Amino acid sequence: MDSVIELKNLSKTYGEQVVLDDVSIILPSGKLTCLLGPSGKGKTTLLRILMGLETADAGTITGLEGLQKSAVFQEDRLCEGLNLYINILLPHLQKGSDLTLSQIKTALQALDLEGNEGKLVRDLSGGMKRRVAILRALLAPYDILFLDEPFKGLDGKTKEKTMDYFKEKARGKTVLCITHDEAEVAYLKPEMIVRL
Ligand SMILES: Nc1ncnc2c1ncn2[C@@H]1O[C@H](COP(=O)(O)OP(=O)(O)OP(=O)(O)O)[C@@H](O)[C@H]1O
Repeated sequence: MDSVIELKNLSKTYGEQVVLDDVSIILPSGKLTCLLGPSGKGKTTLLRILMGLETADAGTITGLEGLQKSAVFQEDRLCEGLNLYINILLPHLQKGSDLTLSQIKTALQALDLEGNEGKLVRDLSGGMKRRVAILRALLAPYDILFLDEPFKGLDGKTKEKTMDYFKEKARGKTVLCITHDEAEVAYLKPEMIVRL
């Protein structure tokens, strides 16, 4: 059987509020899984638990041990005072992996960002920042990629282009993508759909 990441009987409560109640999910390795659910259902909480940023009150997760993680959060979480090139390069500087200027240029070109590499992030538009956050995560070294509503706020054509690039770059990787947009799911054609 192919390897999987298995979440078993996860529960999480904040004060009186039960956010996750006995949730069990299997994420197949090397595949795209989309996690859907209405606002407030605990999707981000689940992702934060998987990323090790939050702990579950009960339940187990297996198959994540030793995996390098990369992520796109709901917020861009870029370094506003640094240029676009350095922002994309930072995970590589931290992890000691290689990424050439020409690889960055090719990626920027794919998402219509070429010519902006020297610009400070604070001088980019909201949609440009979003695409930089997506590129940074996709170009970083990772075994598993987490995305929390990554395409939110992108206009129609840019969104399609970004989703096409994402699908191509993340093909064959273990990816968990949160969305509540059914049209996005139809476009992405994930191998697995999980509803919270
Ligand atoms: N650190 C926290 N402390 C207290 N409550 C929290 C905390 N984090 C999340 N919550 C609550 O848990 C519930 C689920 O939040 P979460 O962000 O996981 O939902 P979501 O499904 O991702 O929602 P959305 O689609 O709107 O992003 C919300 O009611 C939220 O207010």
